[in-house]
Amino acid sequence: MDTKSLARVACITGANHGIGLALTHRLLEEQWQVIAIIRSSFATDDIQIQQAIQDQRLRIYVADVSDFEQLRTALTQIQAREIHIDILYNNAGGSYPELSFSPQGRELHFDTQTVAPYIILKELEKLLQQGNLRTVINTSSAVFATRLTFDPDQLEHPTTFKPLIGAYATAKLALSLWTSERASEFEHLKGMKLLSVDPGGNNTLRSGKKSGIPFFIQILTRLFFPAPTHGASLLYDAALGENRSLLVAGDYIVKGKTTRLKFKQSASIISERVHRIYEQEYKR
Ligand SMILES: CC(=O)CC(=O)SCCNC(=O)CCNC(=O)[C@H](O)C(C)(C)COP(=O)(O)OP(=O)(O)OC[C@H]1O[C@@H](n2cnc3c(N)ncnc32)[C@H](O)[C@@H]1OP(=O)(O)O
Repeated sequence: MDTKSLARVACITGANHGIGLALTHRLLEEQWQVIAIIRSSFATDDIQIQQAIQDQRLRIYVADVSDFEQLRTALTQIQAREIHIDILYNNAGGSYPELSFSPQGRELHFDTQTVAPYIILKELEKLLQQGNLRTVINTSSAVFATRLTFDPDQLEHPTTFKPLIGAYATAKLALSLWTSERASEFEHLKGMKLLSVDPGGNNTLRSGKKSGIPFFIQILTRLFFPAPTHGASLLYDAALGENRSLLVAGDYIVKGKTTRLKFKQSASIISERVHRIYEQEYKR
């Protein structure tokens, strides 16, 4: 029996830590297969994960998604080896501690969390069209809710840097903006449903890792934030929960509910810019 063609398959970026790992565990428990795009390894003492790797229910493709050459290698392998994808979870990301740049020379949060998800979507859209659910969940954030201003021209080469509420927040905002802008095209032309979802505050802190979370939020996180299973269940529900049919393509979901997206007037500029980077740099 061809188990790959019958299985329900999710592709999860950043599947080996934090929210992505919790989501991977849940889907494997529910007999899904998972295509993991990761830049570092899964824990060797995680028995469920190691068993799933051995059974090929969890298939690993290695790439730092901020590096387009690594991304190209992984996506080409996925296109060659996989048969279909039901749900794409564009989840890889994080809050970096200082201003840094991707191998392409743009601000790192922007290439990782705004541009890479679009490239992954475009490159995997044929596999998604072979699947049953044709759903794309982009991991966003509500951390930009308090922003009063947003200048799209600062995304690629910002002149200032603030952890979490600066480039991290604007990259997530830009992700939600292109998701909302492109959703109807993907729905009508390709039968696909694109959503961006805030997984809420989660305790993803790890000792020994330099954190891009401001100190007082680290304290709040340790004291009050739930385990990453919380964020994973919000991402899960957007695609598979009982209220999923109430969500409309392009919606931005916070705490499970459709929420007004700020700065919508910039959505077309962001969307065009991300598409141009894909066409001119990635496809070249
Ligand atoms: C005031 C407030 O507003 C308070 C808050 O609520 S703050 C929290 C706001 N919540 C959100 O923004 C929701 C979404 N994000 C999160 O929850 C995140 O936990 C966070 C952004 C807050 C913190 O992220 P983080 O601690 O830097 O990252 P973490 O959760 O450890 O994930 C890193 C993993 O993502 C993946 N990843 C990250 N970058 C990647 C890349 N370039 N390529 C591939 N995988 C990548 C990897 O699995 C990575 O693990 P490794 O470093 O071992 O490879």
